[in-house]
Amino acid sequence: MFRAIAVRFLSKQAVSKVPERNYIPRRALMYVPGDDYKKINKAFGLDVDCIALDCEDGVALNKKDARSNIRAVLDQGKPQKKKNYDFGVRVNSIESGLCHQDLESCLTGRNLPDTVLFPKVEEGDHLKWFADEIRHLIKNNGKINLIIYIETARAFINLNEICKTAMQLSKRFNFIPSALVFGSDDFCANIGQRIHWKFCMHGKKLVLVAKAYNLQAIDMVYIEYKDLDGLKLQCEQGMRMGYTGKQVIHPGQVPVVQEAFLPTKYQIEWAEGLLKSFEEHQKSGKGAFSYRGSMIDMPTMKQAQNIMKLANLAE
Ligand SMILES: CC(=O)SCCNC(=O)CCNC(=O)[C@H](O)C(C)(C)COP(=O)(O)OP(=O)(O)OC[C@H]1O[C@@H](n2cnc3c(N)ncnc32)[C@H](O)[C@@H]1OP(=O)(O)O
Ligand SMILES: O=CC(=O)O
Ligand SMILES: [Mg+2]
Repeated sequence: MFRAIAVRFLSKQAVSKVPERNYIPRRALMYVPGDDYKKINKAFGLDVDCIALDCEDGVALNKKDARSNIRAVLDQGKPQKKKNYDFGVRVNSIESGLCHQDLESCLTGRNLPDTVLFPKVEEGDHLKWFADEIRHLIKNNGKINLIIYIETARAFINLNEICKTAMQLSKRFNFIPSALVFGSDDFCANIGQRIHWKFCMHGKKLVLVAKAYNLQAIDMVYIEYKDLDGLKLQCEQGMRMGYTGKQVIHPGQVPVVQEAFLPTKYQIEWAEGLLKSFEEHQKSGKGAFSYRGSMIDMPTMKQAQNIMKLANLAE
């Protein structure tokens, strides 16, 4: 009897799941230097899933008062656009010594950003520091999404611990872990490399861990911003790895990335047909069947559902 209760208790523990979260599309995550009003206004006119006003590397060291501009923009209220979008602020890293001032400026005004983008996270303790900061700064039960940057060798070594800590802290503090970003430029600097975009092993690891925690995975910046063919190719490679979006730095990159992270017309037509066929076969009692020459069963049906979910979300 006691054993049966213990087994039931343990199995309940074992099946405790990572929470499902509201999916906020972030196909293109667009950086806008926070000290540049002209670029900020331009960004609000673009059809882009996510705008990130930057305090960090897009801003010169002698312009770090960008945080005051950003506060002024936040105080005016999130500019409305035809389609909703994610409005974020990328603060400086803890190591820079500027992060506290950035958070204080951006999280204590009339309006919160939707999301804080937190660079150069290297260990779970960085998130504990962050949680403690926002506990003091955010009032009135406000909540923000958190995007975590993985961009150093140490961060890759500690990746699981970072995500686990984020999940645990988010139960008690006012943030929702939303995504991991692969900061490949900083990663190159950290490991003493020149820019090179074939970091498949690291990129894949990031996707794998992100998915294990129901987080989005956002791919590297393509700094050759005039080369749109190269950008498209890199988007396709990232998407095939499981990335859900990509960082962008220039308005010209936005349509390419927004489009690339959508299912194609062919994929949608395939998925719609498959789902219909799956339902019919389920009714007639067949778990596995043939569809356009392939064996289909539950996992393929789930893949088709993923395609349709993405297609519907981005409409
Ligand atoms: C590794 C990382 O951390 S990446 C993130 C940090 N880096 C950044 O944020 C860089 C952001 N991007 C930029 O600063 C610029 O795009 C640059 C420096 C790459 C090129 O700048 P420019 O030579 O001015 O680009 P260009 O002249 O082609 O710009 C065309 C228009 O787009 C605007 N624009 C360019 N970049 C951006 C941007 N990121 N956001 C909004 N508008 C922009 C320009 O202001 C210009 O507007 P206009 O036509 O109304 O005059
Ligand atoms: O922050 C982004 C990067 O590539 O570094
Ligand atoms: Mg970086």
